[in-house]
Amino acid sequence: MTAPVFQDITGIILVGGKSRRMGQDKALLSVQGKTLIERALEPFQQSFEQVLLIGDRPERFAAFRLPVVPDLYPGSSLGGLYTGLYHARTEHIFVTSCDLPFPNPAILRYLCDARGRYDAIIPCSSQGSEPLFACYRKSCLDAMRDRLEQQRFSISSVCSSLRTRLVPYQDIASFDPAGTAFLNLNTPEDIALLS
Ligand SMILES: Nc1nc2c(ncn2[C@@H]2O[C@H](COP(=O)(O)OP(=O)(O)OP(=O)(O)O)[C@@H](O)[C@H]2O)c(=O)[nH]1
Repeated sequence: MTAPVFQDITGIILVGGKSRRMGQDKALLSVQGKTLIERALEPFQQSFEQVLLIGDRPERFAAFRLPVVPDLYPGSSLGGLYTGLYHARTEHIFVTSCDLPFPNPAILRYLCDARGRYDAIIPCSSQGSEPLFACYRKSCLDAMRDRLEQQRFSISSVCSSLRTRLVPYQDIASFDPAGTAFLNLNTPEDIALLS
């Protein structure tokens, strides 16, 4: 196996949440023969030396032999992101939500290469900014904790107060000819559209 590309970035996969709209655990949902967690792990394990899963019920992921870390602030994806950033031993993390069926390795690498001195590097899709497929630096921690303490859970809002680079979709569109990089699955209807 070749060495991971980014030794100095930790991969963070959010596996918490309630999957209420889907009606079953999204992380373990099978899409085209592979579960969503397996789909996320593929580009992550090729890119990052350490990968952390952030969420509850670690027994769900026993087979993967990876650290599963409970939320320090339960109940929001911001809380999961904060937890991953807090526990990472590297200055940067790259986060994905586990409900992207086609996490795009070329876009992931483009965003990691762009990290420079920014606090956050967040891509845009046709739907707007995509803070759950993005790169963050430890320098975000204080602002994120403040927001969590105030029960304000918008990741985009906290990032607007930080040195955030928003990457326009046109800069990464050539990596995404099928237009599926930011597709995320929330309902059984979303799954039906894939088959
Ligand atoms: N660690 C952690 N991850 C979360 C939490 N809430 C959501 N996520 C993750 O964030 C991503 C987007 O989640 P959403 O689709 O907004 O929420 P969800 O709870 O998964 O689904 P719904 O119950 O249908 O809203 C998914 O990868 C979830 O696993 C949380 O409280 N903690």
